[in-house]
Amino acid sequence: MVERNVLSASDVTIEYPSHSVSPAFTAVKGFTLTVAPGEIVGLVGSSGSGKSTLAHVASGQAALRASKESSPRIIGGSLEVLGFEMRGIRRGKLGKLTLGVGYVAQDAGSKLTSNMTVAELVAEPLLLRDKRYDRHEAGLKAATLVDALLLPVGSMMKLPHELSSGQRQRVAVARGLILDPVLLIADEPTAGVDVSVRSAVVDVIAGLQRARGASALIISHDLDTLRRSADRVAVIHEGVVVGLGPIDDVLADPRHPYVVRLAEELNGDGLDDEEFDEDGFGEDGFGEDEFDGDDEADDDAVEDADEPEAADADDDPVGTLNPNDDETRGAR
Ligand SMILES: Nc1ncnc2c1ncn2[C@@H]1O[C@H](COP(=O)(O)OP(=O)(O)OP(=O)(O)O)[C@@H](O)[C@H]1O
Repeated sequence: MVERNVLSASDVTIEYPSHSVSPAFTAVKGFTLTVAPGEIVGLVGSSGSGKSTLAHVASGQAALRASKESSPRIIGGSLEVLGFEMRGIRRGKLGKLTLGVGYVAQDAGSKLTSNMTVAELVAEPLLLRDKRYDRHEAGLKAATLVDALLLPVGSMMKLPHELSSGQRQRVAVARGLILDPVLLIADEPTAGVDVSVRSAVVDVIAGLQRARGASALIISHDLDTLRRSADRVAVIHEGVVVGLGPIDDVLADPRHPYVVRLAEELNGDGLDDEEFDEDGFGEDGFGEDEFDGDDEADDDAVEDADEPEAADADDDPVGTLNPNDDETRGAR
């Protein structure tokens, strides 16, 4: 019997509704993608191409926050996640969906509760799901993940502000994984992480998910980071998929100037962002709507060399109240 895809997007269009002075904005246009059970799919694209919007909608977070005027909503096509149609999904079904979907938000590391230790933060989703869960077991599971994600020995008793931003993002990834989600949607899990361990962090996510026959959709600016672990990659540009398949196949036969550029970057002869304007591909004359620059270099902070930064969690009660509101929520 053919197993059902854990995610199936067919011609999905997602819009941010109009509010006050802003008109409605279509962030994702005709997006089509499947993620099979046990498959690790990378989603790559330039800044503003719609990756986080997709993650927000597919994880159920957008629907959970639908009362907020800026929440994106599906206005065309179909997006099925773990068998639930996300278009117009109701709260009751969202609760069931979030039992199986883990989500690591792009800024999850910066929203960790500031007065909890790493050990508490990582174990917390287990205890929120089941108050009688053995605390010792939860601690062991948390320690195993923290270790697997290459966080330094001694991290467990630290507070978020004592970690670098890349380390905090890895704590958020551990939180997203600890409930063994059927599908993990991780939005820039290596944001701020030292380039030397980025691929290893993605390897850990992929390895843990695959070992359980579970899946992951891993979002990144950086194709190189995904290269070792992703079974397939979808390249998105201005809300549209412009490349799809195993990474090497996509790069070997680029059908879109943005993919050409990614291939050039991987070969070390990429063009600088300055060489692109908003209308086209440098002087090669690709038309508008096809290409713009990207600011991926902004994320290249060297994590372990970072000064510990003050956590800015005070404005976000992540993980301390309703687990369904948790930006770093895993399956429950
Ligand atoms: N709340 C919002 N209201 C209106 N438009 C938005 C909102 N949030 C994002 N957008 C727009 O939607 C588009 C897609 O944004 P999104 O954050 O999904 O891109 P992204 O690919 O994740 O970018 P990045 O890599 O920089 O995080 C962008 O043009 C962005 O300006």
